[in-house]
Formats: sequence, C-alpha cells, structure tokens
Amino acid sequence: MSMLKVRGLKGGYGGRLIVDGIDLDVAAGEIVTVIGQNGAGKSTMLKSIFNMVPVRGGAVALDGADIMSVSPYRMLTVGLAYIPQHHSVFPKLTIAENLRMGGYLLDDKALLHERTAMVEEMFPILKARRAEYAASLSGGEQRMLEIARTLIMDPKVVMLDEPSIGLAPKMVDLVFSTARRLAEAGKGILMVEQNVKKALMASDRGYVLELGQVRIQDEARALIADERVSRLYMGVRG
Ligand SMILES: Nc1ncnc2c1ncn2[C@@H]1O[C@H](COP(=O)(O)OP(=O)(O)OP(=O)(O)O)[C@@H](O)[C@H]1O
Repeated sequence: MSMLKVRGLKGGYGGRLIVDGIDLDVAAGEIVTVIGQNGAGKSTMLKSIFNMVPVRGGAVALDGADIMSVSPYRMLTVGLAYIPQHHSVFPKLTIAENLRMGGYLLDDKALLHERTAMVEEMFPILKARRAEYAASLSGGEQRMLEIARTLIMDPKVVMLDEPSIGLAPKMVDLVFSTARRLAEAGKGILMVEQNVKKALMASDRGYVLELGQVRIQDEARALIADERVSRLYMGVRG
C-alpha cells in the first residue's frame, strides 16, 4: 500500500513548470530514490510535495489523506518530514537540544520526553554525545542528527534532498544505513540523490526524472543493471 501517493503533480516558479505531471509512490518500509540530471526538477519535486513551491495541479496523499493544502509548517504534524540539502542542525545548540527542537510542534511534554529517549536509544552516538555542541559532529553525524530529529514527530514518510552531498564515503554509508534503519522501523523514505549508484544500492526502488517527468521507474537493482541508466547517470560518480 502506498504511504505517500503523488499523482499528476505539477509545480514550478513564475510561469515555468519544473515538475510536469509526476506520479510516484512510497510504501511504508521502503526506500525510494529519485535520480536525474542537474536541473531535472528533483529538488523542486520534493518542495512541491511539501507545498513549498506553487503547485499547479495534481494530488498528494499521505496514508490516504489529502495533504495538498497543508502548510509546510504543519507537514510534520500530519506525518511528512523533509530534510533539505543544506545542513539544518543548530551548531551552537547541544545534540540533546537539537533533538528536542524536533519536537517544537509537540505540546505533550511527556510524549516529547518519551520520543527523545526512544531516538537516543536508536542512535547511541547521539546519546553518548548529547551534551556536546552539534557543531562537534562530523558531516555524516550531523545528517544522522537531522534524520534522528525528524523521528521526534514520528513521521510516516521522510524525504531527504541529497543526503550524501559533500560527505566522505564512510559517512555516506552511515547516512544510507540510517535511512535503512528508518525504513526497517516502518517509515517510507524518499530520497533525491546525485550519488546514484550508492543511493540505488541502498534503495528498494527508483525513479528517473527528465525535464520534470518520470522517464523510468523500476526496482533499484534493475536500474543499476540498466545500461542506459548507468551510462547517463552513473558515469561521473558511479
Ligand atoms: N527558487 C527558484 N526560482 C526559480 N527557478 C528555480 C528555483 N529553484 C530551482 N529553479 C529552477 O528549476 C529547475 C529545476 O531545479 P531543481 O533544483 O529542482 O533541479 P534538480 O533536479 O534538483 O537539480 P540539482 O541536482 O542541480 O539540484 C532549474 O532549471 C532551476 O534553475
């Protein structure tokens, strides 16, 4: 069953349609990666799903509920998390404070406490270093903190925009294994990635975007084996 269901989504800036009728599904427990050339519209697609750019048509449903008119600010409360490309930890807050910030929309203090404890159990590094500044974490660990922070709101689907960008290979593995742990916990994961081969190897399914439209969709392993996909999208960094 589709946890995130996108149909005919159109969005863009000014008069320009960047996302041009995208259909996409993410089920609970699966990692889905979207690949495509620079400018294909991958980031704009995530922002359109999150209602951050003007949407011109289509439908977006989360766990069966229409979320087209939910503001980005409220998305987390309905179960959709989005981690943008640029780092978004608060460097001068401690790791524990950063986690707590993930619950700024939670009124229930006991629940906030419970969720924070659950996330710290899941990420022992964050627990061990909870009193240190987030700035002391490596790039990969900061990504892990960003991902962990979204869990405070117990989202159904987590969207990640190029989570591996700028990271050393070992840290890339850490980020993708973190995504897998979320999927194992029943979350749906939707990633946009330029690190195509590694991302697909960490994924269940993938979509290839060209000019704002889905050109190919398949099992991740089939995309890795696809000669055209590897020639066009894995040439540089594969
Ligand atoms: N804020 C904006 N205002 C106007 N045009 C934008 C804006 N953001 C992106 N675009 C345009 O939308 C198109 C798609 O950009 P987008 O960032 O979605 O592509 P992408 O596939 O994620 O590429 P990249 O991997 O380079 O980020 C590009 O032509 C870009 O110039």
